Formats: sequence, C-alpha cells, structure tokens
Amino acid sequence: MMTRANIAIDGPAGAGKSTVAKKLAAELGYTYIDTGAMYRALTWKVLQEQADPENESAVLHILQQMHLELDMKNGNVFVTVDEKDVTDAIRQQDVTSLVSFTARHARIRSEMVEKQKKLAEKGGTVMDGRDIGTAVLPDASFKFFLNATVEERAKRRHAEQLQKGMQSDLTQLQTEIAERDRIDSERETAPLKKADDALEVDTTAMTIDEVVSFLLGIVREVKRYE
Ligand SMILES: Nc1ncnc2c1ncn2[C@@H]1O[C@H](COP(=O)(O)OP(=O)(O)O)[C@@H](O)[C@H]1O
Ligand SMILES: Nc1ccn([C@@H]2O[C@H](COP(=O)(O)OP(=O)(O)O)[C@@H](O)[C@H]2O)c(=O)n1
Repeated sequence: MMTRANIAIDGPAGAGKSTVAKKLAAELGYTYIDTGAMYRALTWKVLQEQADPENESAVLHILQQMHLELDMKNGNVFVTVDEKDVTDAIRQQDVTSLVSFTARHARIRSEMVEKQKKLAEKGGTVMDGRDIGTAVLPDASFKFFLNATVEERAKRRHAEQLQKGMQSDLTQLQTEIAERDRIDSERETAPLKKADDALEVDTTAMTIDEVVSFLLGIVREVKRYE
C-alpha cells in the first residue's frame, strides 16, 4: 500500500519553496503547510501589540495567547490570527523586515516546531521553511533544499510584488533578502541549513514547472519501489 509520506522543503527566501510545495501537494493530494506564514503571523501580532521582537519572553507570551489558523482555499493559504484574516498583512514590508528577529529565539522555535510536528503526524504533508529537514521532520521521507542565486531570487520577488501592485525596488529587495538569509543562517537554534540527507536543487535556471516535475519524479519513482 502507498504510504502517505512527509516531504520537507527548505531553502533561502525566494528560492521558490512555497510555490513548488503548493503544486507538489496538489499533485499528490497532500496538505501544504507554510511554516514561514506561522512566523510571519506571530510577527504581525508582535507589531500589533507594540512588543519588542528581541524580547523572547514577551514574544513567547504573545505566541501562547494567540490563536493561529492556516487554511487552504482554492489553492491559496489563508492565515487567521484571533479570527482576523491576516493573509495579506503578513506579507507586508513591516512584517518581512522583522520576522527573522522573532524567529531567532530558542523558546519560540521549540513551540513552533511542536505545532508543526503535530500538523504532520498523520503524514501526507508537504511542509516548507528553513528547518523542516533538520529540526521539524528529521525523518521526512523526502528532503529537498531549493536554492537560486540571490540576484535571481530578488528578481522573482520583485516581479511578484509589481504584479501584486506593491511598491518594489530591486536593489533594496536584494539587500533585504541577503540580510534575512544572513540572520536566518547565523542564528543559534536550527539555522537555515541544508540537512545532510537533503537533495539540493539549484533552481536559478529552472522554471517553476521544471522544478515541480523534477521533485515529483523523484517522489513517484522512489515510492514505486517502496
Ligand atoms: N523556478 C522559478 N522560476 C521563476 N520564478 C519562480 C520560480 N520559483 C518561484 N518563482 C517565483 O518567485 C517568487 C518567490 O517564490 P516563493 O515560492 O514565494 O519563494 P519562497 O517560498 O522560497 O520564498 C514567486 O513569485 C514565484 O512565482
Ligand atoms: N521554518 C521556518 C520558516 C520561516 N522562518 C522564518 O520566517 C521568515 C519568513 O519565512 P517565509 O518562508 O515566509 O519567507 P519567504 O521565503 O517567503 O520570504 C524567514 O526569513 C525565517 O526568519 C523560520 O525561521 N523557520
């Protein structure tokens, strides 16, 4: 019988994780779990409460009090905090520039990892983030680490923001992405890092469909021989 695997997708900002994870999940009939949206939602709430993102106890208190929900509707992730739809708000610049600071604390990460493990306990998930292969799902059946040059990742985000009618400055975006990757890679707890047993895929010169087909090929091929 085909088992329902868990698939871990990690990588730096703009590598294509959420786009690819969503499509892979749809192809396999799996649930997509966007862990970045969880850290973003927490950061949104920290901003609302005018708390200091560097203050671990204050951030932890907010996390323990807030009610966070992730739902898929028509192929998109909707995020609710305390009954309020924050789907668009969590993608705004104020949240983006602070999220790596709230995500740096050990106690925050341990609460988040617990929640994420629970979401995946029945299998059949595609989960994307920074520490999925290393900390959240170390036993995942498939681990991918998507990467691309920082120039390409900034270009992709720039195109996306312009398409959404948002303001965007390519040079600034590249600096912001590189800085966020630096903070994510240098933190002490579960830094952004390829798991030793993950397959790294350089997507710089690949289209979205090429990346999806490549990953899907591996998942289907391996499952056939399980
Ligand atoms: N291989 C690719 N080629 C071109 N554009 C891509 C590719 N992968 C993703 N994108 C686009 O780049 C942007 C960032 O992708 P996203 O999935 O949000 O990245 P991540 O989740 O890794 O931050 C999106 O607009 C997406 O459509
Ligand atoms: N598993 C995860 C997911 C996200 N994060 C943090 O949350 C931020 C936002 O993640 P995201 O996946 O939404 O970011 P993008 O790659 O979409 O820009 C990251 O820069 C990390 O600081 C994390 O620490 N661990």
